[in-house]
Amino acid sequence: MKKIFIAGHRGMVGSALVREAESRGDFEVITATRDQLDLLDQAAVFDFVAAEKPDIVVIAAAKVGGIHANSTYPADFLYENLAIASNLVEGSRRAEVDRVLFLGSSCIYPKLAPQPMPEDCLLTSQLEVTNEAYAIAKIAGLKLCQHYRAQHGLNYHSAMPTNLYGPGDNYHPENSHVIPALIRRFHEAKEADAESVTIWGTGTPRREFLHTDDLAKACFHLLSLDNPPDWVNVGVGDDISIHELAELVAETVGFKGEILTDPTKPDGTPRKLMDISKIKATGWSPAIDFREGLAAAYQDFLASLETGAARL
Ligand SMILES: NC(=O)C1=CN([C@@H]2O[C@H](COP(=O)(O)OP(=O)(O)OC[C@H]3O[C@@H](n4cnc5c(N)ncnc54)[C@H](OP(=O)(O)O)[C@@H]3O)[C@@H](O)[C@H]2O)C=CC1
Ligand SMILES: C[C@H]1O[C@H](OP(=O)(O)OP(=O)(O)OC[C@H]2O[C@@H](n3cnc4c(=O)[nH]c(N)nc43)[C@H](O)[C@@H]2O)[C@@H](O)[C@@H](O)C1=O
Repeated sequence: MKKIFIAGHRGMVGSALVREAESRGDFEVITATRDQLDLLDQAAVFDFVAAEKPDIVVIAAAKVGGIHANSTYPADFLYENLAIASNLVEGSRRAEVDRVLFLGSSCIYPKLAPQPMPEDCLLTSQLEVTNEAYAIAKIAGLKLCQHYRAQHGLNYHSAMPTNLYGPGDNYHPENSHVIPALIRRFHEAKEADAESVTIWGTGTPRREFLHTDDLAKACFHLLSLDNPPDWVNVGVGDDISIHELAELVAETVGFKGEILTDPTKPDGTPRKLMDISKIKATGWSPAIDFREGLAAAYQDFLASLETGAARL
């Protein structure tokens, strides 16, 4: 039985990782809420990891948000994500933890990266401005793992997921990512019999979307490899435009009105399609159909409204 500390277990990704670990049955899962352990508190993190002595640490805690939150609070995104990564990586080294998996994001790659984006396009040109602060913290996290592995011989490595969705998402009207934002906006428009819904930007940027249950399986797959890549893309290898996404959300929710765009809002990166050939070659592929995953995410939103658990 391996002891695994999942940092950020109450988040969308962390909770999917806990579900996956528990369904596998061969892990003892360790968790701590923010009240029990503030991951910005270096001494507390070092003490916690030393006392628990996990075999594996997964870093799924972060300050996370969509395009508006990233561009409005860049100092918080940079500082908090640098601190969480460095406290947990160094705390793990001090406690002689053999294995760390750090979660980054597809926004680490250049704004105008070749499409699909291979892992080795990292640091080849300028980042997208709307999420530069977050991307720099995520690049630092993956570089920490890479260099701790090289210098200390520890099996510390990273996964770079594409845009994610799933149960337990953040539905805040401004600070969320596009899928939860549109689920909420189209749902509220349907309830109010509104004639139209406005989406941010031009609707032309393209994104790919991975369900968190697929990501959780990818993470445990990577943890099972003796010699995992230093960092590897985790995506679906297929994308759609934001306007097409809005049409799909409208259909899923049952909204029949018009979809308008607001070009005064930022588009962000024009396209960020992951090249997933590397992780596929190790034996993992996504399994959840996007329409089915989206329908399930909407049902989860409705259920969380009922129970009062929705992150609004
Ligand atoms: N969502 C997405 O589309 C994508 C996410 N990712 C990455 O996946 C990972 C998880 O993201 P996601 O699950 O969506 O984010 P969430 O916001 O859902 O979860 C983040 C978790 O981190 C915890 N956390 C943040 N700061 C602290 C802190 N100082 N001390 C203790 N806990 C803290 C939060 O705790 P609390 O519950 O108390 O707030 C929360 O449980 C992140 O690394 C993110 O960068 C990568 C690509 C896309
Ligand atoms: C995962 C990734 O997520 C962030 O990058 P992003 O891909 O740009 O994220 P997003 O989900 O917020 O937007 C995707 C697209 O969708 C458009 N869009 C339309 N209407 C809404 C809307 O209502 N809300 C939002 N958020 N976007 C909207 C929006 O204008 C953009 O063109 C990073 O900051 C960083 O966090 C990161 O790593």
